[in-house]
Amino acid sequence: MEVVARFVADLRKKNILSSNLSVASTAAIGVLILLALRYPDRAIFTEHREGVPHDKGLPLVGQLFSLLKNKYRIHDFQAEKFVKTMSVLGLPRGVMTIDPRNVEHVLKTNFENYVKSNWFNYCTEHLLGHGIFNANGAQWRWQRKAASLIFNVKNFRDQFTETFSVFIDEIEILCSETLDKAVVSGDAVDIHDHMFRFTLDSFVYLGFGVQLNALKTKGEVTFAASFDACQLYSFEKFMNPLIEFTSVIDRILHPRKKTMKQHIATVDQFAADVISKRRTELANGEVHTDLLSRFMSAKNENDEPLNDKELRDVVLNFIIAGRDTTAQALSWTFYCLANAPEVEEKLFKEIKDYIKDEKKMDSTELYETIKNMTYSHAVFYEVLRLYPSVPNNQKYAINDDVLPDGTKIRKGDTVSWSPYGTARSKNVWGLDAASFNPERWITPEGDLRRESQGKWSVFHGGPRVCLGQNLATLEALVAIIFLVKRYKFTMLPNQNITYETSLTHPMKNGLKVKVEKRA
Ligand code: HEM
Repeated sequence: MEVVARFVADLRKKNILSSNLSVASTAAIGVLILLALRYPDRAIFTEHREGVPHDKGLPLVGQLFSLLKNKYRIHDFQAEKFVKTMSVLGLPRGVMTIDPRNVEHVLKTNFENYVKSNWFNYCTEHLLGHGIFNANGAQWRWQRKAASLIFNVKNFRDQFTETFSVFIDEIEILCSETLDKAVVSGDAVDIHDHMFRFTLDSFVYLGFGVQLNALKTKGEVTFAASFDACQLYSFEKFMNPLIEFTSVIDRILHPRKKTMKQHIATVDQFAADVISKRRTELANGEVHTDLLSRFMSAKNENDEPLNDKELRDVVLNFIIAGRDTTAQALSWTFYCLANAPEVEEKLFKEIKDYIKDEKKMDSTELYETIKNMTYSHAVFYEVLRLYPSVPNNQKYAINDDVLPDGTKIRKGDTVSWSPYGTARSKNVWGLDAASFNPERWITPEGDLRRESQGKWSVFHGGPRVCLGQNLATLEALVAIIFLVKRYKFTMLPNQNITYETSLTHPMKNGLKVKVEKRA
């Protein structure tokens, strides 16, 4: 305290503090100075972690400003920092890792110890509610069980003809409504936007029996725009402890912009319409076996049928799962192919060798053929490796633990991992980690290589592994194969292709391409 008193006296001497400075404010400054001496390079009340390299920041706020400065390139920022711990005022304390052994431990080996945190819940609840992505324990288990009935191998096989033809029909709509016209007119096409429309139409029809026709809609799809805004807001909450304040400023600066409340009302209304349409159909004696009807006949953790709020959460959680992830993976695929002509050539050759005339093949034949197209799978896996649809993720430790690399985890820590960062680590993926190289997925025998869930965690792992992995791979390969076979896409010059920081991994400015028909 003597140090503080001397400091304040010094300020007085220099007339920096007025003589009537209250005792209270002197004490407050004193406390702040003491705290700054105690936490000179990290957020207040953050202790150094034994054995965990610490990234130095400013007194009391830690890395807050550096995080805010880098929030638009957050995945690269984290990839640069990822073997460390960062302390940020206002964000939960935690440890970050890109070590596949640690990731596998958190997802699988010690699954019971790592859950979705209250913080995750706070950041995503306005959109996800208590849906499968935001649930733990019994609340997660009944949702997983209900959804598994749809995605299990038997059901997938029984229903796949219909599933397959939905993907093919939607691709045909994309071709006739947009791509063939662009070939003739020479107009550029935003392939990112159209991939979102393709997966939205396909998934909403398959999952809920609703024909949305986003591919036929000119201009913005209102629901999709609001859904995206809600996701951006979630990510902003993860990154920005000043969100309540910055949102007010944003509202003042952009008074005409749709508010978050209005965006939420739009997505809620969409879900309500889907549910009420299905209730009417059921009342009229229609029989459905899709995702929505499975959940409508499921029971929640209290053994009760789901109410409208629970069904709303189901609809919105599954749209994020079924629309965004696959659309992004497809968009990044066309970006990677446009920048790697030798890969595109090889892919095109495999497609020509296997698919002579797609219009003459029935669903079963097409499915069996696609399953054997090793190079097409390798391209898709490599795109997901470099541009994972969920680029970073986190869980909350219920109890103390030790990660396989020796890092001590304390009860209440957040453990974050970054599939995006792991992909770029030379220690994990070798010297060419950052290059787009589908060959890495092919074994010397010519088979598709399998990687551990810790090293390639793009579909998550352990008991919460992605339920739609097979569906997504099939959908993406149908789209890639049909489109690459028919068209050559060339990127327009001078585009700034980068990601939007969000819960998933969209492109920020889309991807504009010129479309030519292949001979
Ligand atoms: C390329 C496409 C896809 C990728 C990269 C992907 C990736 C992931 C990831 C990383 C998770 C874990 C998220 C978390 O932290 O909770 C996840 C979970 C999940 N995914 Fe996917 N996904 C894809 C497509 C799909 C599709 C098409 C569906 C089907 C609707 C789907 C259904 C689910 C479900 C239901 C979960 C929750 C699992 C649970 O918590 O038990 N996914 N996915």
